[in-house]
Amino acid sequence: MTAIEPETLLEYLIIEYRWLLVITTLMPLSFLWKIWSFIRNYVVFKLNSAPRAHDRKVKEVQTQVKLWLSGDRSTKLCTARPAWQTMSFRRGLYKNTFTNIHINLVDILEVDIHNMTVRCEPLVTMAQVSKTLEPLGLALAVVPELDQLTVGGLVMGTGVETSSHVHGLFQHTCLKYELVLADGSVVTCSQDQNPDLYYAVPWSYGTLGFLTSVTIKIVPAKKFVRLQYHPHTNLQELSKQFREESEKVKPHQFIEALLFSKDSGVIMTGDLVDEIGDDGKYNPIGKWYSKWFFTQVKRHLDCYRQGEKLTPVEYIPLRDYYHRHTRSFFWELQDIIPFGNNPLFRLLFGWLMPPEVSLLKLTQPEAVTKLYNKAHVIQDMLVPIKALESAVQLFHKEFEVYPIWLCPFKVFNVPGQLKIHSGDWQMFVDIGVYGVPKAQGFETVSSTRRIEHFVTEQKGFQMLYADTFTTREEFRRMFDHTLYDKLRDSLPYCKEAFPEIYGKVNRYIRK
Ligand SMILES: Cc1cc2nc3c(=O)[nH]c(=O)nc-3n(C[C@H](O)[C@H](O)[C@H](O)COP(=O)(O)OP(=O)(O)OC[C@H]3O[C@@H](n4cnc5c(N)ncnc54)[C@H](O)[C@@H]3O)c2cc1C
Ligand SMILES: NC(=O)C1=CN([C@@H]2O[C@H](COP(=O)(O)OP(=O)(O)OC[C@H]3O[C@@H](n4cnc5c(N)ncnc54)[C@H](OP(=O)(O)O)[C@@H]3O)[C@@H](O)[C@H]2O)C=CC1
Ligand SMILES: CC(C)=CCC[C@@H](C)[C@H]1CC[C@H]2C3=C(CC[C@]12C)[C@@]1(C)CC[C@H](O)C[C@@H]1CC3
Repeated sequence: MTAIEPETLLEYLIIEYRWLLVITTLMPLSFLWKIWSFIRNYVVFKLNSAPRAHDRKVKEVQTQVKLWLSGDRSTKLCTARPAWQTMSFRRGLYKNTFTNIHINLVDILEVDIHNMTVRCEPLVTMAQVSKTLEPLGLALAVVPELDQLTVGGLVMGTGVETSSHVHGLFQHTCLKYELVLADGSVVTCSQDQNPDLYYAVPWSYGTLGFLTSVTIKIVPAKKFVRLQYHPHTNLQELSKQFREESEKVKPHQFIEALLFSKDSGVIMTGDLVDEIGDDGKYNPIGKWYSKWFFTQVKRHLDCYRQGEKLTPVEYIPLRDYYHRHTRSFFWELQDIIPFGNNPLFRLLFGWLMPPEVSLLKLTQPEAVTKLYNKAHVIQDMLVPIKALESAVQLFHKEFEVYPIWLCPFKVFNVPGQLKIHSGDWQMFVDIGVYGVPKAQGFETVSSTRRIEHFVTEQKGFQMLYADTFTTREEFRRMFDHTLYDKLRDSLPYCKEAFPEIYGKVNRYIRK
């Protein structure tokens, strides 16, 4: 992991031996946390208390907002969820100075199989939803792959997954939001009811109101995903197939690709099936002893290069597929536990993996923060799919980080912060770069800023859970603020209660 030299021996030891703390303390603690969450969810479900408690809990949110309203309103408002518990990479410093509003809304409220919707409170996690829906033969249309991501964070931020080339971003699958606004009122919004608010909520980062429930579209699910691997050793050919697969009239249900170098990678196309066919093998990638998923994908490329025959089709249990990148946090865990994919380690300790992101953030030593600031990239850039090849070339020049995650997604031509300029929709690709840069002359701020310029020129967007180094003006060029500004002007007390989005996401207010 050490692409830069640590300044002291102590820093060196803290960075190189972080795995000691993780294995002996964080992994057992994470396990206890998972057991506690499971029991708590089980009891709530059996008592069926969640739907009845919802109205009371929303009133508690209203009471806190009204208390702020009746005071001198000298501070702004944010949720009380501690920054270390969130999936955003950094900690927002505003959490220390704003009035914290406690939103204890953690339950699935209703699965409506007639209207094919699920109504969730904002702190419901992706793992919780997929666990609840699976026995019913149902799933969310878009299941962002990390277990700990929450419905609230995915709505107020954004969510993308390998079915997004069909269904769009997480927000495009949300039909209705219930919010507590800055004047303490509760409103619901949808395409037909308060449409301006409905379209401005996604990507607003909690700066229009507090989300208290979301009604999300669900789709029929099946037991397995039939996944086909397509290795490539030529970027042009890979980009061409990736784009054609994504833009087909009847595409595969799931599409993603991992690049292992500038010219090589593996495209994966998947479909839901109920039976294991005889054209491939069963691969339960989510078992505790299984190899990290990205290493299994790489094997397909290695074998292809060596002319070795490897079955290109696999049948993967549905939840294993949805959460395939959780156990290794894509490939980020290899920097923390370098031997985490060793067969013996997996056999003995795999069932304790992965450590909770929240505990990793909470216990992150200063030396590691310094290292991440200087010599680590975590970025997702969203660009029109036609720019894929040139983007990869630029990312190689500026970062040279592999693997790279590629995920196609549709942006629909609807009002809001994401503007496209023609047609009903446009196909984009999420280019996810997570790891230690090897590019000559890499420097965090200047290199990232060059990439940000490229993304803006291409009329693309940056995911904001990561660092943005844009200025406020550049940020407002990247994201259309027309509807957002109109709403903030018209909603009572909104500007007093919440900062602008930029005020919550720029690098300089995050530590
Ligand atoms: C609040 C709620 C309302 C539901 N309403 C309906 C309905 O109207 N019609 C219908 O057909 N099915 C509904 N379901 C889903 C379904 O009945 C069950 O998930 C499924 O039948 C499994 O039951 P079980 O007792 O075997 O599972 P359990 O072991 O009790 O739970 C299954 C999984 O769901 C998760 N879970 C349990 N409770 C919660 C909770 N409160 N919040 C989030 N996740 C939880 C747990 O993590 C567990 O792994 C609902 C589920 C929930 C949570
Ligand atoms: N595959 C994917 O799509 C992935 C997505 N992500 C990103 O991770 C983030 C989600 O992480 P998560 O930990 O769930 O969310 P966070 O707690 O990080 O919340 C993200 C933002 O949403 C706001 N927010 C959350 N809940 C509410 C609410 N009830 N009312 C008002 N505002 C709210 C937060 O406001 P406040 O600051 O006031 O708390 C914060 O600004 C998103 O930004 C997402 O894009 C990360 C990895 C993968
Ligand atoms: C698929 C998309 C859109 C994004 C994936 C992003 C993830 C790779 C990151 C989201 C949160 C990140 C964190 C870490 C690694 C990369 C993410 C999982 C750490 C675990 C890295 C080590 C630090 O000490 C804690 C970090 C917490 C957040």
